[in-house]
Amino acid sequence: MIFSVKFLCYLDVLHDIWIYCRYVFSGTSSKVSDTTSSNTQDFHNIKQPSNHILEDLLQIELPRMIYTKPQILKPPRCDVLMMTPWFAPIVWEGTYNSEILNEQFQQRNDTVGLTVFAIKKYVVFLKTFLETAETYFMVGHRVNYYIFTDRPEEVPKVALKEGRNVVVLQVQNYPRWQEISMRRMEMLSYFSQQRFINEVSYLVCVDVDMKFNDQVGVEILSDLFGTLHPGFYTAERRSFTYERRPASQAYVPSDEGDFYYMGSIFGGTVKEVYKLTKKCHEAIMVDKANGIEAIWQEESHLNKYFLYHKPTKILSPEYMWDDNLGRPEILKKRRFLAVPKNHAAIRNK
Ligand SMILES: CC(=O)N[C@H]1[C@@H](OP(=O)(O)OP(=O)(O)OC[C@H]2O[C@@H](n3ccc(=O)[nH]c3=O)[C@H](O)[C@@H]2O)O[C@H](CO)[C@H](O)[C@@H]1O
Ligand SMILES: [Mn+2]
Repeated sequence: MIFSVKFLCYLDVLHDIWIYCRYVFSGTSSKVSDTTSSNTQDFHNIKQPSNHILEDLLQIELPRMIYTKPQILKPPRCDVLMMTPWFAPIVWEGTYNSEILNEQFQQRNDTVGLTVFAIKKYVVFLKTFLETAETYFMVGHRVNYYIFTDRPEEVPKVALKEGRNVVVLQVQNYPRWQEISMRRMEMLSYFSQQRFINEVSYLVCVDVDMKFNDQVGVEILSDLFGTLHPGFYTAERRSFTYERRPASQAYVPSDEGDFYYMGSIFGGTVKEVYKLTKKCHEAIMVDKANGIEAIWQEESHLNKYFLYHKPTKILSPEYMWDDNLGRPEILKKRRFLAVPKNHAAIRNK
């Protein structure tokens, strides 16, 4: 009897070793695991006491996931909307755990592309933009900075951390700043199809007259994301500065609309960014043929697009702030800030 119990225990340990080896050699042995994977299921089936025996036997530290458990009856933020009616999360400080997200992202070994246009005088913004991005943007992950410019020789050399590259893409300029701003849609759609699709998983498309001021990490990534405009996140629908002239392709009727999104930071997978930029560019060209330019150029077209192709994630104004708007209580972090600029000195130069 004693012998048979011992024998059964022995068999049990052997079985656990088998399951554990399958888990380790399947290549998913990291601190935080995807709870839906079958490997993880096997892992959780291992009984507690056996884990210790295993640890001793194999001298391997088992994967661990240590953090405060989510509380069903205690939402992390009660002062802001955390989810849209179409189940897209709205990203605010305090609503997510970077460690879990970073661990998940690391397993996929993806590269993020950050696109920025510095045409004509706007090259002056590049130094601060790149230096602050090295400190705060996607820290610990692989990043390609795609700099679209007509002045490649004026792109500053900035020290980059491992796994991060600057790619300078020479493009044409246009006389009017509005045209330069709008043509970004055309260039982004072209390069998404030609190049980005082979090099990165996600694109983050931003204005250059900006600086990073706090962490902007993988929490922003999703198939398609937009950002709440800092001037309108509490505004009524009727106050949104959508294009209101029916003659424009960007027209939004007064009884439609969810949010007013900012043109200066959006993104998603290369495929989704391609679809968005292509559609916006085509709409801009139709407007041009009809002799009309939307009130806020490509930002108006972006807002129209997001109305009918809902973003899968929305960034709070933490990700696009302007200090002229003060420091409201709900704003726990100012991650990406507008750099004040002298329009007369910088535009059309
Ligand atoms: C913070 C903000 O309100 N952003 C929006 C607002 O931008 P802004 O008023 O900030 O426009 P802007 O002057 O920053 O132009 C948009 C971007 O186009 C690029 N650029 C523009 C002109 C130029 O000569 N060279 C050049 O490189 C550059 O990347 C710049 O950041 O309105 C624009 C068009 O109406 C866009 O919708 C911007 O996203
Ligand atoms: Mn800008």
